[in-house]
Amino acid sequence: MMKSVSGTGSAGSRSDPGGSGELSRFSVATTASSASQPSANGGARGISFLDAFRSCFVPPEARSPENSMSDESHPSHQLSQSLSSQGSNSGSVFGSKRSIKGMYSPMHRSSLDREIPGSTKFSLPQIQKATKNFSPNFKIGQGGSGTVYKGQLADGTLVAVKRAKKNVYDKYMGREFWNEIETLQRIEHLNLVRFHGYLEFGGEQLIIVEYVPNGNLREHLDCINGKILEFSLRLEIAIDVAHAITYLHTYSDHPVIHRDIKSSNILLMNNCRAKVADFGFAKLAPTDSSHISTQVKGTAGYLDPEYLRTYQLNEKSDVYSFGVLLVELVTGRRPIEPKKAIIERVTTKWAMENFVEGNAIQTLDPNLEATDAINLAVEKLYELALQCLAPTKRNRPSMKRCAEILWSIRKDYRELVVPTSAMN
Ligand SMILES: Nc1ncnc2c1ncn2[C@@H]1O[C@H](COP(=O)(O)OP(=O)(O)OP(=O)(O)O)[C@@H](O)[C@H]1O
Repeated sequence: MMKSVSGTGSAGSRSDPGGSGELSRFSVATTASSASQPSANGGARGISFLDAFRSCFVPPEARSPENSMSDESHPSHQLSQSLSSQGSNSGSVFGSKRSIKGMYSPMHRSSLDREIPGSTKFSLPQIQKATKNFSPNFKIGQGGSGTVYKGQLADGTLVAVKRAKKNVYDKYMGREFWNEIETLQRIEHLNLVRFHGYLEFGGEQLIIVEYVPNGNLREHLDCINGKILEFSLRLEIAIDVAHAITYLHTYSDHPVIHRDIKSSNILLMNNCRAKVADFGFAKLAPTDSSHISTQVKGTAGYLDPEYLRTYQLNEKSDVYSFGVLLVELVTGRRPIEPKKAIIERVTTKWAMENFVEGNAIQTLDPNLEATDAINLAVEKLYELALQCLAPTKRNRPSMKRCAEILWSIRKDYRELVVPTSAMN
């Protein structure tokens, strides 16, 4: 079986104003034919990223011939080819967001039976009114699959309207739309964006969800509003995300794997409490542990290397991405930093190496001051991140365990911080 990688460029997003570090979302498919796509030129960034990616995260034994894939047919090689060719594009944002296999294969349904129980169907005039006819002034985000607008419904409720890209050539976009709706209508948790409804009409595909007013985590780590995200808030955000994913993995009707945990999908309330968004890639957890996915999906830099190698999806793939997010919270850096020196380019590798050598604190976001309480918390956060980033899923903790460890890190942090501030 051969592997193929598909990808398209995406516009710069609000979370990446300069278009300098947004990571590609991609899917790697098992198909019979497309692996022999010729490799385009070796765009420097694509090659260096993948070399680093492979050497960090794909253990040597996984790249050995007994894995029955030649280096050329290895998914990461294919990914390398794709990224290399896209790396030559003038825009530095590259990537795709495609969904091929939906959770419930909604594409197989006729348009008549597309009523989703428990969800509201909005009318186009309602949404046009709410968004002032999709006014550019109401645009709050741009992702690979569409544009997000702020809107106000007739009853005053503020909503976010995700308007899918109109791409008649990309049948996968439609599946991602239905996938997101069908996931959203199953779930309800304080730390997940709340679903209001949807609309499919006259070429428009809209998802209407709760408006989360304070931007996304990546924007806060980039200090785009001029304010530094305090360490204690970073801890709270990690806990909120851990709660949300624990809910998805264990408490919803049927475990759901998010598959795209990343800082731009973590939205913040005004008090900086977090809500996880974007369920376009979410998937019901396979009931059979030997299940092989036909699609590997996620965002480069956050993607579980074992899933990429074996095509076996598991809740622990979200745990891996969560480990990347923990490192991002501590360092403030993006998972891939193409402009840094080669040894610092893959943030998790750089941070974990420093941690193992006893230099964790050197990787702390330079915007934060290294107090005793932060020093200790960083050590513990990295201990947890190292477990989450284990190359194989069996060595990663469950998401519930991550949440428990984070509670204890927060407790210790508070105990150290409170006496100091009381003295001050
Ligand atoms: N409910 C919401 N409330 C406020 N802002 C939102 C909301 N949903 C999305 N956004 C903003 O829009 C941005 C892009 O949204 P979203 O992640 O849904 O698009 P996407 O196509 O899935 O993106 P990508 O493909 O890059 O992951 C988010 O990073 C966020 O800044």
